[in-house]
Amino acid sequence: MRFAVFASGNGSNFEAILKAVKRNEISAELVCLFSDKSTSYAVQRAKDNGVPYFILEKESKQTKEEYETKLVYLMKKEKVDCVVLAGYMRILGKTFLTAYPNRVINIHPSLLPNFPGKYGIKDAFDRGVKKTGITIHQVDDGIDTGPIIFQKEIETKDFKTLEELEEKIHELEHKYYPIVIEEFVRELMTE
Ligand SMILES: Nc1nc2c(c(=O)[nH]1)N[C@@H](CN(C=O)c1ccc(C(=O)N[C@@H](CCC(=O)O)C(=O)O)cc1)CN2
Ligand SMILES: NCC(=O)N[C@@H]1O[C@H](COP(=O)([O-])[O-])[C@@H](O)[C@H]1O
Repeated sequence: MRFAVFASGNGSNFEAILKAVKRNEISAELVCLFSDKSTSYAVQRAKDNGVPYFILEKESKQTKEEYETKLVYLMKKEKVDCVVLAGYMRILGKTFLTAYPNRVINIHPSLLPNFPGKYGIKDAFDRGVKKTGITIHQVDDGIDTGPIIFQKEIETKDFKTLEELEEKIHELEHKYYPIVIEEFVRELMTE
């Protein structure tokens, strides 16, 4: 089983996944990192760790279908079997999801369906909810609407600032995403 990680930003989840692969805690091959942003620090983390990486920046005149056709071609050329989104901030459309049906998972920093979108941690903090957490889900053609695979909740009373809450959320992500990825790839291998 061969998987790719997609990231647009800092890449701390990518690094946590890479460490789990190196410890043989994920029984699949990490083929590459993909980013839609050349400025993504996840790319630097891939370079620092000798992980192949690919970058496709979307051109302004390019349609989503044209962009994703190139992305699918690239992933299939690398023989990628499944995709792990880790802070990937582009909505995947039908072109990509048709090529990878039920083979894409995502991590989101809130207890979906609460606080979907790009700012799950801040939105929960600003609302003053008593509980928040993380969600790992299958990716479908909606936004943060795919079947939930895993959730872990925390009480927000222990975190006085947004920064403290963000740190705790990321700690949970780094702990649990590799575990769920292992379960995901093992299940695919039984298909
Ligand atoms: N088809 C899907 N693609 C993606 C999903 C998903 O659930 N279904 N999850 C996202 C990650 N994500 C939350 O977990 C998320 C990322 C970005 C946005 C967003 O609104 N982004 C853009 C729009 C970009 C675009 O049109 O492609 C924005 O900056 O406005 C919402 C949720 C990954 N992909
Ligand atoms: N809606 C998607 C979303 O908000 N994803 C979130 O982006 C962050 C990426 O951090 P990282 O680049 O350090 O892994 C993570 O907290 C992830 O849950």
